[in-house]
Amino acid sequence: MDKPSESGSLDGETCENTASSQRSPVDMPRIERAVREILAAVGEDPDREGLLETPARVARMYAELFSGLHEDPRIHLEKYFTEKYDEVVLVRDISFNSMCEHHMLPFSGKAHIGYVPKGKVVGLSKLARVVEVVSRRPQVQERMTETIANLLIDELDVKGVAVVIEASHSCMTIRGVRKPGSLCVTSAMKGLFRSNESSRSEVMKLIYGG
Ligand SMILES: Nc1nc2c(ncn2[C@@H]2O[C@H](COP(=O)(O)OP(=O)(O)OP(=O)(O)O)[C@@H](O)[C@H]2O)c(=O)[nH]1
Ligand SMILES: [Zn+2]
Repeated sequence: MDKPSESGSLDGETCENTASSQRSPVDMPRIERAVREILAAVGEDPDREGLLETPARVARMYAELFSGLHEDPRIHLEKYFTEKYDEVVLVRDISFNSMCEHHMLPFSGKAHIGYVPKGKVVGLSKLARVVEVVSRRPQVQERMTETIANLLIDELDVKGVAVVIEASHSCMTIRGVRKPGSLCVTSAMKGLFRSNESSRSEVMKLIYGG
C-alpha cells in the first residue's frame, strides 16, 4: 500500500480500484487478522459472540478513516470562477477528524483557511473538501497544516494562503498526560501572508475577531 506523494498525488498502480480490477487499496483481511491478534493480546477472547464481527468492523473503519491515503485532493481545486475580487476570502470553522500517527487515536477540531485571489476564486466547499481528504490520513497536526497550505499555494493562482488549525488530541485527553480541554493550534502562512505582517494580522483578526 503506497502512500501518495507529499502534495497528495496518487500512485496509479497501487490505488487502482476500478470495476475491471476490483482491487481495493486497503488489505482488509490483513487488518482483520491484526485486530484479532490485538484482542487476544490484551486478554480478550476474539471468538466470543460480541467480538466475532469486530475485526471486520474495524477493517471497514480504518479503510474509511484512512481513505485520504488513496485520494488526490488536487482534483477539488481544478475548477475556478473568474471574479474581480482581491481581498481576503476566509472559510472558518471547517470541522475535521484526523488520526494521530503516534498513537492511532483521533485528533479533532477546526480548520480555518484564508486566501487572497488574483482574479480567480474557487468554490468555497472545495476548501472544505481538501481538508476532508487530507485529514483522513495518519499524521501530526503540523504536517496536516503544512500539506493543506502547500496544496493551495501550489494549485491555486493566488497571492497568499493562510491555514490555521486548532484541535484536541485524544492521545493527550483520554490517556497519557490526560489533559481534557487542551487545544493545539498550528498555522502555515504562504505568499503575502508570510511576507506581509498586516495581511497576516488581518486574516488572524478575521479568524479570531478583535
Ligand atoms: N508535535 C506533535 N506531537 C503530537 C501530535 N499528536 C501527538 N503528539 C505527541 O506525540 C508524542 C509522542 O511521544 P512519545 O514519548 O513517543 O509517546 P508516549 O510515551 O505515548 O507519550 P505521552 O503521550 O507523553 O504518554 C506525545 O508527546 C504526543 O502528545 C501532533 O500532531 N504533533
Ligand atoms: Zn498521539
